[in-house]
Amino acid sequence: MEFGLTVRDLSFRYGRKLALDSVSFDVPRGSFTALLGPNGAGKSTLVALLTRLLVSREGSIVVAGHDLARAPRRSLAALGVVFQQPTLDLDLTVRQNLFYFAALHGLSRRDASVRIDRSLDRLGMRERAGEKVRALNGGHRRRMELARALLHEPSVLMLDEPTVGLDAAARRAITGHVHDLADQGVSVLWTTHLTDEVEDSDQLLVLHKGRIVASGQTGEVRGGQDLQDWFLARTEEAA
Ligand SMILES: Nc1ncnc2c1ncn2[C@@H]1O[C@H](COP(=O)(O)OP(=O)(O)OP(=O)(O)O)[C@@H](O)[C@H]1O
Repeated sequence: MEFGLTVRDLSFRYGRKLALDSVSFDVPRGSFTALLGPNGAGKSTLVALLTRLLVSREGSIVVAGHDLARAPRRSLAALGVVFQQPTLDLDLTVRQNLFYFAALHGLSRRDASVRIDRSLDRLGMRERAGEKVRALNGGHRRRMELARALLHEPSVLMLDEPTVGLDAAARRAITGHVHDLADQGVSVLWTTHLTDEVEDSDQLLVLHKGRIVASGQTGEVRGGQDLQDWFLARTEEAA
């Protein structure tokens, strides 16, 4: 595999509670990889480890060829993140929010301006650039967060349950945009507990009770069964 994201033998404990148990997987370059798990499976813990909000001494995480423990700045520079909870300033415009974030990445005003336009264009959001975030609906706010996560042109993009609170049309739009990004070569890790967000051509990882219990191409993994039925059987069986 040429870059993307690699996780090997990653474990994490909250005190005595083992939240992740020797988790290993790859997000191949340019793939849309769905990490599917029921509540409590360990998804948030994994996201926190990948973004270095938590640190584990057991196992390794390699982002775009850079080991997160040994080269955290390079690793994080290659990673774009859309967190579950929106973190936008509602009283700033779309463009002001993006400029603020670009400054955090050390981009010059000129460079930032070019990247902001490019990033908004990618998501069909350029015409909203002058609007206050407060005026945007949930779907457009999410799209804007996605534009923000792409500003520093990461090669790996991670989204933590990005459709929470969105209606069906907005969910479809955002999943479509992110699939387009994967087609353009971005390595995507998409966490969810909703099977209808996963397509047969996506790579699938099923996390249950801190362990990867299935992985592969979704269409092959589900083997003719409805994905929801397959997933419930899998996660109930191991309960
Ligand atoms: N701070 C904590 N202290 C102790 N146990 C924790 C803590 N945070 C999470 N856990 C436990 O670790 C396990 C994994 O939790 P985690 O939040 O990562 O799961 P999740 O898949 O993100 O679930 P959800 O979708 O409900 O957020 C769960 O059993 C949870 O109860």
